[in-house]
Amino acid sequence: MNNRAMIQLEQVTKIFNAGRVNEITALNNVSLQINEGEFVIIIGANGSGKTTLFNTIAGSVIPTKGKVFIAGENVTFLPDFKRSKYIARVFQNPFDGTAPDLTILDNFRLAALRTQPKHLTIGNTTAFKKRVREVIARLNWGLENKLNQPMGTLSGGQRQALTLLMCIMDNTKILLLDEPTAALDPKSAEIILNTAQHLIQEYHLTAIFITHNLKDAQQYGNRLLQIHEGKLVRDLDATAKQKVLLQNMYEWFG
Ligand SMILES: Nc1ncnc2c1ncn2[C@@H]1O[C@H](COP(=O)(O)OP(=O)(O)OP(=O)(O)O)[C@@H](O)[C@H]1O
Repeated sequence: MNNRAMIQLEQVTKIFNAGRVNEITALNNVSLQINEGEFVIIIGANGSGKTTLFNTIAGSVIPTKGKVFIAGENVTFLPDFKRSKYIARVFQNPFDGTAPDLTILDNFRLAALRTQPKHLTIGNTTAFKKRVREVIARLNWGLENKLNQPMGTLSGGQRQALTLLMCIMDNTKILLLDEPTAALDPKSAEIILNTAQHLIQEYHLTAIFITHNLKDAQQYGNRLLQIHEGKLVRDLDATAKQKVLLQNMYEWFG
């Protein structure tokens, strides 16, 4: 791991419904640096600001105050589609990341073209198909032999795993995992998180994983953050994280 900052937040505040009775400060003066290759776990109670933090990094939420940098570039006011060359995201709902009527192969084609000019013919070659087969084969689910099957015929776990694998088709630098296994059975969840861990190491991705599962928070990643009422209240490096017991984490929730 090196010390090149991939994500930087400088005193970021996000206030929703400013000036109204339902005003809420979702992020409160958050400063954070995440370096290239880090795999950061974020925990925090419901409504503490985790998803708003993701949205701020991804560009679907623009901060009320403060600055956001990605790979050294000030992206504070850059809309999400202009940051997508850096960022891939896996959401909680397994059906959010894929097109059900398209085949597995066509979904991978779309993913590979996400940040490319639309006239490119990438994805039509034998080499591309071979790569997709190899990438999918790592799941050991036999899906590499079903490339022409519509995505909508697969289970939620299978679709979520493929969504994750599609993230690495277009040189993504940052992987945002927003409770990607919350809707899945334990075995599928384990396969997806282990796959994520391998991809992060192999492709030297910078990753953030939001989870309510404290066992996963303990098991995965090399840094642990806790958000409480819009503030970063804990930031543990790999060594400190390894020493944390599940019981400690439960107690942090008060
Ligand atoms: N678009 C929005 N408009 C108004 N309020 C919002 C909006 N998005 C989030 N909030 C509020 O900001 C606060 C933080 O929400 P956020 O979704 O970031 O929390 P979270 O930690 O991800 O919660 P959960 O664990 O339940 O997903 C909450 O009070 C939420 O209601």
